Amino acid sequence: MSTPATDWAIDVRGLNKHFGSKHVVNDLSMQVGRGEIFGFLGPNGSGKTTSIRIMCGLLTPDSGSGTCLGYDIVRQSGEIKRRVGYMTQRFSFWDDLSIRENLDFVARMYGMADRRAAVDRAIDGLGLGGRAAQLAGALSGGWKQRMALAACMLHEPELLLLDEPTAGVDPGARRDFWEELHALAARGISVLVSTHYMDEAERCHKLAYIAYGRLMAQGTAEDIIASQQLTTWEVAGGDLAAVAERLRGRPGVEQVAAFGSALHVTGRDPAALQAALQQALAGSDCRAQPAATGLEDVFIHLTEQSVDNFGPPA
Ligand SMILES: Nc1ncnc2c1ncn2[C@@H]1O[C@H](COP(=O)(O)OP(=O)(O)OP(=O)(O)O)[C@@H](O)[C@H]1O
Repeated sequence: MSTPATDWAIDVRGLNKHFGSKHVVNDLSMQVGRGEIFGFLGPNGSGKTTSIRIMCGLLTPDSGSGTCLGYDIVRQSGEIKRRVGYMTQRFSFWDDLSIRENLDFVARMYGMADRRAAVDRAIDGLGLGGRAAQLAGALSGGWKQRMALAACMLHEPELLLLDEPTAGVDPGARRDFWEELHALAARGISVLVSTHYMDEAERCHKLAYIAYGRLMAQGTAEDIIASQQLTTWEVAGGDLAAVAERLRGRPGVEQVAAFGSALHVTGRDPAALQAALQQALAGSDCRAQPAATGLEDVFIHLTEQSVDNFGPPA
């Protein structure tokens, strides 16, 4: 059976999920285009994993509806599971088996018809050929992630759901992993990937930022930055710790964050922000200059805005 024709890999509306008194997914609507790499960001415990599990039919929402690859997320979870590759946060393998043996084990678990061909394809597709005989336990974190990705690709899914796939992996291996994701997207495979890394967020075609169960922003990085209408100044030189202390709490100053040897000072009211900077910097050696607002500035801002959304326990 072919996949229903739809432009969306994921199209969900008004999803809600409670665990006890916690409203973990709160009226979530989200669309992921076909062949798109869509980044899912937000603080720990904000509901990303739960949302991913609902979207692929592993968990039933309390309310809301939607489709994944054109199939209904509540009624057609079997169809979805056959077409989606899901890499969980805590994937595990047999350390004493080689990459090939591990992949063969996964293929056997899924009852795949032509296991050998599927394993060969996954190994070649992810450049694991030279290491296929290596024991999984001896692999570095980066190669383990790649093996996990190969395991997700065995049944040639149309959509990958990757839950923090590069957590704890060094920058070089993370970069290689992302090259792989872009190569897969170029072949038309859609990717929803959760991450806490800003450099990875910048590599996504689109992003959603979720905090305490609520979607705070969605779109391209540029859209998200523009939507918050923040003004940012960079303060450098002099006693930054003292200046930061003087800035915090002043009218117009919404956040003060250290970025290397400078401070980023951000707010929504440009005039009030400038006045606050003038007062706080008076008599100090620090200099302030306008700076571009970055994704990280926006995410810090969104997280602070969202705290009020945490409902009181029922
Ligand atoms: N099966 C469950 N039963 C009860 N509470 C749960 C369950 N699964 C998740 N939660 C709670 O729901 C909230 C959201 O968790 P979730 O794992 O979806 O967040 P997350 O954004 O993926 O977090 P992280 O970035 O830390 O992985 C957390 O408070 C978590 O403790």
